[in-house]
Amino acid sequence: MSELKIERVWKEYGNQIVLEDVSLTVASRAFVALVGPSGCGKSTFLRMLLGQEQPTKGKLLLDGEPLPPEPGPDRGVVFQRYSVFPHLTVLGNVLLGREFSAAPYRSKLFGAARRNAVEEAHRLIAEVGLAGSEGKYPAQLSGGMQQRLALAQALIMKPKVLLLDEPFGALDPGIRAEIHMLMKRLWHETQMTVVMVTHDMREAFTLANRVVAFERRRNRPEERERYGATITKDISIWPPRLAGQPSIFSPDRDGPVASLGHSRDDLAPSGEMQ
Ligand SMILES: Nc1ncnc2c1ncn2[C@@H]1O[C@H](COP(=O)(O)OP(=O)(O)OP(=O)(O)O)[C@@H](O)[C@H]1O
Repeated sequence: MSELKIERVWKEYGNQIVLEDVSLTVASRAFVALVGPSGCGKSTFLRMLLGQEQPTKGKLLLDGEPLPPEPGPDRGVVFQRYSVFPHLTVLGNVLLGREFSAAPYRSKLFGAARRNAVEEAHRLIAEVGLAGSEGKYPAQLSGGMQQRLALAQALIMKPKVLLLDEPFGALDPGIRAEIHMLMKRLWHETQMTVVMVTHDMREAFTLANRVVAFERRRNRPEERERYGATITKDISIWPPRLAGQPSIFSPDRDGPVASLGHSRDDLAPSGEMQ
């Protein structure tokens, strides 16, 4: 289970009201895209879900419990850039979360625990299409590969909730389409709930099963500080998309999703799947 409940949340910075009375329930295993004009508070909302920011008023609940006030392993995050550590290899980046959670001070795993973690990291690296690049550093990878690495780094902690802040915004269209397919497959195959901020409506409607728009209802310059943005649209994709159940009505635009156990080759944009 990984249901998020946002209850009457407000966020203010000094005199500026950024978000105003936001309520939203995100079902377990949903994929919600957050859209809205620049500066309306989408990233602020995501940072509150991550635990980097606290609401000024209101409650954030994960499976009925208040979200811990700091980032933790139950919430993974991928940003547009700089999610991975430049001085660690691909393998080192993916192992890092496991090492930190097992040994917060020394960040080192030993014996069987290390072997298991390394095995899991190799599996995930292959899953995101980076097999063979384990020893490379992020600077030696393309933008798309770095974002694949960031996904693997987040997924090794098996987060209940994956938070994505414009994760594919800096990628070329071809690479983006390819990573969209990966993202869809990961959503179908894992148990996580996904919340993604994007500027790209097409991306929102390609990936999500629900698109939520934030907007300021009152946006005259003199009103900007006194009124925040709130949810103005909430659209469920039709035909319904459910995690673990590729659409039976019509294939999604990016093509149907490969089932568990398919190899990286199945993700190639030109590949015919299922
Ligand atoms: N730490 C902060 N301190 C003060 N103001 C902040 C802080 N973080 C965000 N803001 C303000 O909150 C507002 C919303 O910013 P936010 O980055 O959440 O918007 P956004 O919708 O994600 O924008 P974009 O789509 O351009 O990324 C902006 O006016 C921003 O200046």
